[in-house]
Order: sequence, then structure tokens, then C-alpha cells
Amino acid sequence: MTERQMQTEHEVRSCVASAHTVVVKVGSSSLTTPSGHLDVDKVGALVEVLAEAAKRGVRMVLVSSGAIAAGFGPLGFDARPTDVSTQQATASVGQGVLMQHYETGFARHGVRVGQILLTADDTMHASRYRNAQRTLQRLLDLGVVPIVNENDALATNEIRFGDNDRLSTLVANLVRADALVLLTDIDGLYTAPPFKSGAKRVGFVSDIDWVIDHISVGGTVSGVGSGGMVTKLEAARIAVSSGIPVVLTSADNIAVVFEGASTGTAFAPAPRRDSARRLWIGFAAGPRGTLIADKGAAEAVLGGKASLLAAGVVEVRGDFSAGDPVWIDDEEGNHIAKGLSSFDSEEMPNTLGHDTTQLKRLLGEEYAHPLVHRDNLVLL
Ligand SMILES: Nc1ncnc2c1ncn2[C@@H]1O[C@H](COP(=O)(O)OP(=O)(O)O)[C@@H](O)[C@H]1O
Ligand SMILES: N[C@@H](CCC(=O)OP(=O)(O)O)C(=O)O
Repeated sequence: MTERQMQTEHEVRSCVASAHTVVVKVGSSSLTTPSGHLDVDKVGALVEVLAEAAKRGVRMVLVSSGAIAAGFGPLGFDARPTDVSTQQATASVGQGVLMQHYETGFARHGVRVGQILLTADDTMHASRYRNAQRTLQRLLDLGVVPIVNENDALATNEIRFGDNDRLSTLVANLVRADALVLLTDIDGLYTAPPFKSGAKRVGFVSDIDWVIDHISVGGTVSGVGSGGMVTKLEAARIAVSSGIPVVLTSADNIAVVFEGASTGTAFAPAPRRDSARRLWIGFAAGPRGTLIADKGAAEAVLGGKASLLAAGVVEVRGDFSAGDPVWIDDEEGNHIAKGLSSFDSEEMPNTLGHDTTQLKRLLGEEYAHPLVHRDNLVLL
């Protein structure tokens, strides 16, 4: 199914329903009461469906928000805190409360859960990414349902994802999921923010870029969610570009998603899934520097088949080592690609502007290689 474009909505929905490995993301707005506190009945209802699927043998990862919602009541606050250190402390208390509900709920069905708290850094550095990947895979092999959240107790505004939508899509790549299900407080993507009159639910998206360009989406209105539909579409874009089908719907509909019913919005995946390394470069890696390509090199890179050669690079910015991710920018300052550098930044200036023959003569055989090889390069 992933080797060709999944044309029909039916095919996409069946693929999600029969997924062997699935990531389910549930937002704060689906786990809370109108006053923003954790709603244990909603947690319980979700667990019932997920535990049944896990017992049927589905390898399931749950990305759950709700730590702050679960923490501010026990700490005696009237509302969600807004300053960073109180949010961190609240999440630290609430994450334990949240996990306690999941632990007891899943245990009723004989299903074990494990907690994984990730920071953005864990997805940006190759070694930490592989480490998270190993742990998640092992948990799944052991039949455990990993429950993932951002490590809010330590995340600051500068480094946090904030919403869990993009985190869930990175987790879907980490575990090579067959499907991503985004659960929220609305039953799908609408043609406009749903409070606008005439907004209609979109049942199927075959071309997400068209949707991003033509459909008006807004932020959260619940006061408990973080990214609204903007980050959900961004998450869906990354997932489908990685070959992973997505269903976006309300948490109440989770059971019928697993039956392949036509609920919410289904997003068709791109025809071919890239290698794990290229997906990481494209969507997770945090660049440490920038190589500025001249017009010819930028065109060659954008053609999709060329490596970035020193002959076409006019400037190197930043301090990075061989193997680190870097931006490739054109001379107007636009990011055109991301890639893994073949050299340390300090080795590069002497190579710039020289072709392979000159590099061999001037610096030796070991410098006669592309600055970024096309296998390690992803267009944006
Ligand atoms: N075009 C749109 N279609 C659907 N929902 C939209 C759209 N634009 C904005 N939204 C808003 O996005 C909200 C869901 O995002 P959010 O509150 O962040 O949820 P979560 O906590 O599940 O991440 C919806 O309640 C809705 O008000
Ligand atoms: N990590 C935070 C959740 C952030 C958030 O609200 O995310 P989301 O509901 O997915 O938009 C928490 O657990 O409270």
C-alpha cells in the first residue's frame, strides 16, 4: 500500500484501521472539563478503546497532553498558570497524576504502560533520536503502550514544542508507524474555523499542500489546547510526506476510527516513504550552521539529484562538525534544503569555489568530496 499513492478515502481509512503500529495523539482539549481540569471520565473512555486495540495486538503509542491540566487543581490554582516556572512545576505534579490514571485504566485490561518524556533536543540530535527510538521499539516489542508527552517540567519557551501535534508526528516517524490518529475537541478539519458560518467538515485530503494554501485555519479557542488547527495540519503534512496516513477527529470517535468508518478527516500519504535518516534530516534535525549556495548550485540542488559541491558555495556560517545537520540557503537567504555536512565548518573556507580537481591538487584526495552528499540532503 505504501509503494503507490493511496487514491481513495476508503483505502486510506482501511489502512489506518488495519495498522500494525499506530500513534494516537490526544490533545488537552479532549481530556478536560469546561473549567480546564483533567476529566477522568474522558481519560477512562479513551483508555477503554486503546486498551482493546492493544489487546488485539496493535502496537500502540499514545502521545498525551494534559499534564498541566492535571496539575493545577491539586496545587490549588484556579486556572492554568501562564508563567514558565509555574507551568513547569504544575506539569511536574500533573504528569504523575495523568500517568496514574493511565496506569490504572490500562491495568484493568491487563495492559502495561511506560512513560516517555521528550524534549525537542531529543529529536534534533542524531544520537539522542536513536536512543529514544531504541527505547520506544523495545517497549513495543514487550507489548507495553508507551505514553509520551513533552518533558514540560524542564522545557522552556525557547526550546519547547508547546503543542504535542508536531511531537506526535516525530514519534510516528521514530516508531515507523503505519498510521497517525490526531484526537482533538472537533470532529475534523473544517473549511474555515468552525465558529464561522458555512464552515464544512472536510472528509478526505489527498493533497495537503493544496489544503494548507486554500483552507483557513486558526489557533486554539478552548484556552487549554496550544496550537489549534495550524499545528495539526503541520503535523499531518509531515506525517503524510513521510508516507504515514493520518486521521484527525474528535476523541469520542476513536472507536470507529479503528473500524475504518468515515469519521473526521483522513489524509492520504505520499506514495513512497523515505529512509529513516532522510526523514530525520528533513523534519527533526536542528541545523547547526548554514552553507550559502550560489545561483547555479542552488538550482542544481533544487533539481533533486545533485550534491552540494564546494565550487558552488560562497559562504559558511556557524560552528559545526562533520555529520551535523546544516541549512543550505540561496544567496537571497531562503532555506532551500537541509543536509548533513561532510566536513567541520572550520575546514570549509579553504575549499569554497574550487572544483574537485583543484581540491585534490590543493588540499588532497580527502577534500575532493561534496560538502553535502545528495544522499544526505533533503529539499524543503
Ligand atoms: N479550519 C479549522 N477546522 C477545524 N478546527 C479549527 C480550524 N481552525 C481552527 N480550529 C480550532 O482548532 C481547535 C483544536 O485545536 P486545539 O484547541 O489546539 O486542540 P488540542 O488540545 O486537541 O490540540 C478546534 O477546537 C477549533 O476551534
Ligand atoms: N505538554 C502539555 C500540553 C501542551 C498542549 O496543550 O498540547 P495540545 O493540547 O496538544 O495542543 C501538557 O501536557 O500539559
